[in-house]
Amino acid sequence: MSFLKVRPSRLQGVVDISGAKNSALRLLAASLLTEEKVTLTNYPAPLLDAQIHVGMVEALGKSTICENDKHIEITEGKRLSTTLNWEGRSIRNTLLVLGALTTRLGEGKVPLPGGCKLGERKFDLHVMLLERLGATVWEEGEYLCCSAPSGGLVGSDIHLPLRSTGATENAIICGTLAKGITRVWNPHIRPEIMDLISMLRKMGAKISVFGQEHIEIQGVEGLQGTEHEVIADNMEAITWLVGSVMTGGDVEISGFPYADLEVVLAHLRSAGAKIFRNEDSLIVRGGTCYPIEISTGPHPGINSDVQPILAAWGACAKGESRIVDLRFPGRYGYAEEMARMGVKHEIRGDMLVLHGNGGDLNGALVRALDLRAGAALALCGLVAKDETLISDAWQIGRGYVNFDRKLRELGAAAEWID
Ligand SMILES: CC(=O)N[C@H]1[C@@H](OP(=O)(O)OP(=O)(O)OC[C@H]2O[C@@H](n3ccc(=O)[nH]c3=O)[C@H](O)[C@@H]2O)O[C@H](CO)[C@@H](O)[C@@H]1O
Ligand SMILES: C=C(OP(=O)(O)O)C(=O)O
Repeated sequence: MSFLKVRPSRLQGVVDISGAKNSALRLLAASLLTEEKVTLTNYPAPLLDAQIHVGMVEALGKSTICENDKHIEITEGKRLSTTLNWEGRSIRNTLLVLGALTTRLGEGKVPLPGGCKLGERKFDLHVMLLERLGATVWEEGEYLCCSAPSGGLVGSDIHLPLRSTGATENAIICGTLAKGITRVWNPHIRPEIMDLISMLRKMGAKISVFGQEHIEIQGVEGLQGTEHEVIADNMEAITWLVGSVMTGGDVEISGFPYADLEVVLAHLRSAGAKIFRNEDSLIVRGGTCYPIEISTGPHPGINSDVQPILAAWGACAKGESRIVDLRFPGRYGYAEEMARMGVKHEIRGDMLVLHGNGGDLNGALVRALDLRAGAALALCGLVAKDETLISDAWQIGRGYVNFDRKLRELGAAAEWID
């Protein structure tokens, strides 16, 4: 059990954005596609999910060396196993590990996917795409298994019924070493996916992106090693931005990934954020949180992961904020926790309505039901009276590098208790 204790604070100073979890994990899975060395820089080593993933690639037979919390080298000294024996917590990325093992070695067995509990999180599209490439997929207890036909996966047309991030990534990974051409129709084109494609191209993969229409992958015989810099975490950037406005702070967010956040920035500007562009940093000079009305969707729309953070904004606004999560309908469990802090809400169909009272919140014992929920509660804790204690704070550690330390560096009263 871990706790994050937060007291009312005004954020002030400079904060650096770390490498993105949702990119780094995909790149770690892609490192399984080659026997050569893969080096990742700007790598968010302290993240719990990154540590689990490194444990998984090591369990498969890779060796890793991690330096300064920002640099990792992944090498292969012995034959890679096709079975990932794993007893601890699982992550959503095991689906991509399965794809990588199957396309390179012809078969794989991985723990069923974990990740945030966001309501139903099916993996039928991953099964569908592997089957389209000729594989057989089945479950064995807590494991998901896959076997390619003799001769390996065979390129095919994969039609995604919805722009799934993970399924797009898995199809790309599988296509790199499949025979012939794989086309992924209706893909999700997100910054993290473009980052994965960029690394795979450096490894020798032949991938063409035809906008939101389709991605074409010409399978190759083998992939080589490479060095690649993980992109900045757009979720972390938004979290600090929202926290700075909520607390009337004065913060410079260094390494701000502007191009990845255009739509969210437009919403926050019109909802009262006082923000200024300074080359690669963003400067927040406080502002006032006005009510927001947003729905989530594929990029460049608002990512589902952002909406709990925007709910914290809504809690600080005076009036009704409305959130509809089209990606993960009903990802509103955090609202019950915010209610303990005095945030009134109701669920109308698929919509969360927050009755913001201008941030008149009280400190409380609340629970981080998932990663972004935990971060959103911490932001509420910065404006609430007295002390807020967030249990299951490890959830935050899954995806934010040194969250409590960065809060303290910004002048906040925040303490991590293991
Ligand atoms: C590690 C990582 O990068 N996680 C991100 C990834 O998750 P993830 O890749 O799991 O999310 P998807 O984009 O696949 O999910 C979008 C929707 O598709 C549904 N679906 C997905 C796969 C499937 O096989 N069948 C199916 O029905 C999901 O239940 C969800 O309703 O993208 C989500 C946004 O899209 C983000 O919130 C997650 O932070
Ligand atoms: C939902 C998230 O991640 P995962 O898919 O790893 O659970 C997230 O990053 O907010």
